Amino acid sequence: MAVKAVGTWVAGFRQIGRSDLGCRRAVAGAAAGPNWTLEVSWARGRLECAGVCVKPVEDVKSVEDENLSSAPVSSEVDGGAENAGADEEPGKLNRDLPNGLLPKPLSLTDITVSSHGSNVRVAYQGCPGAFSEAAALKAYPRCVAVPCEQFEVAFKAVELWLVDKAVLPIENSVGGSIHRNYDLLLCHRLHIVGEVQMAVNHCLMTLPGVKKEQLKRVLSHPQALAQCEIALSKLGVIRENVDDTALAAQLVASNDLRDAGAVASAQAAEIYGLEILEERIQDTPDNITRFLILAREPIIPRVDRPFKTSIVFTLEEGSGILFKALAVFSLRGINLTKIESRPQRKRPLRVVDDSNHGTAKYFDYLFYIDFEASMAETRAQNALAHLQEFATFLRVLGSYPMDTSS
Ligand SMILES: O=C(O)C(=O)C[C@]1(C(=O)O)C=C[C@@H](O)C=C1
Repeated sequence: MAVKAVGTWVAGFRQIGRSDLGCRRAVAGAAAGPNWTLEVSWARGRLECAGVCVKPVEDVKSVEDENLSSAPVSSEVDGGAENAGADEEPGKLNRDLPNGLLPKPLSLTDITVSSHGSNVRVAYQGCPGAFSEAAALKAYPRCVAVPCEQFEVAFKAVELWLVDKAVLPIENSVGGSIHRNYDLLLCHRLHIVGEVQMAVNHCLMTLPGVKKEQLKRVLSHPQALAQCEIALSKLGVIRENVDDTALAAQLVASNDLRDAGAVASAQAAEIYGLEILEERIQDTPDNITRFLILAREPIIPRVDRPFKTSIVFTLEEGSGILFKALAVFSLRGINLTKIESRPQRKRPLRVVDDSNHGTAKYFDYLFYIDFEASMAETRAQNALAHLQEFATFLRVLGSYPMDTSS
């Protein structure tokens, strides 16, 4: 279902349509500056793909739903006044328009972002009830959490000003790194502005009345299935991957699957009307996922609280070069908290001529490092200046406050 709405772009502030599961409002018109059209595709209540297309406003089907009801997006579109203002001269106010379709002036509340994050629109991957939604709400307790089908959509939604931030998982204490997000960090120009660490407690859930013995398969996100390896092996069921844990719960409920269970959050069981057969089925009781908060602009690094900095780099060839790269931090007493290497997709192999042993081909890597220091500290600046002496590429992904809450 494609929704077309007139959006407003004023000095970087944007309001857009909201679906029934979190995005309910479309604001027509522009208070100042030019009018733009916005095309957003929604499916199953989630942002599936997002694109901003610049069109003259007269081409636009205007959508306005002021009552913030939980009406599905389709009725928002169908109920909207088709081609409102299509015959108007650009810039001329049509006084015959019903009040609801007149441009709504921006108010102070529209542009004020409270410390709890009200008014902040935060993209996450998954459906309502996903762990990533809980992480978004942990980061910004009063935000509007915007579900997205894939990680990439969340990145794009921030880049296209459809949302203000994205909260995406980067690593889990059992499953390890979420490589897709490492790769996407490099493909996109977003900045890490924070992190959230959250305990992830998985529940096994089914339609009410279904017993464990009836289960032939269990649906969930692959990371969640991996985190519950021991419990699922005991059950002896087939594991089926779906895009997120909450979607697994939704599929079991909406398709009336009596031979299938879902691994998801207690919140998802409540939303989709499933019964929890077993709680905390993850392999280790303390199952922690670390999420990154991404934004279009970096934050100004500070020194009055613990900060972390994330970088990515590639290195010249030569023996001991990675050792030298890591030494720039230890020489300055900077603690490394994470190192991850990813293959360089476009240049997977490096050919090295060694006169003694002939030609060798090695994999070429990108190194991602998190270290405990703020870019406002001289020791961090010096460490990176030193690293640049033998790095062939270096990018600071963000310098941000450490999550010290968990
Ligand atoms: O499927 C979800 O609920 C998610 O939020 C995704 C996700 C992940 O990608 O790692 C997030 C946290 C948990 O580690 C399990 C799954």
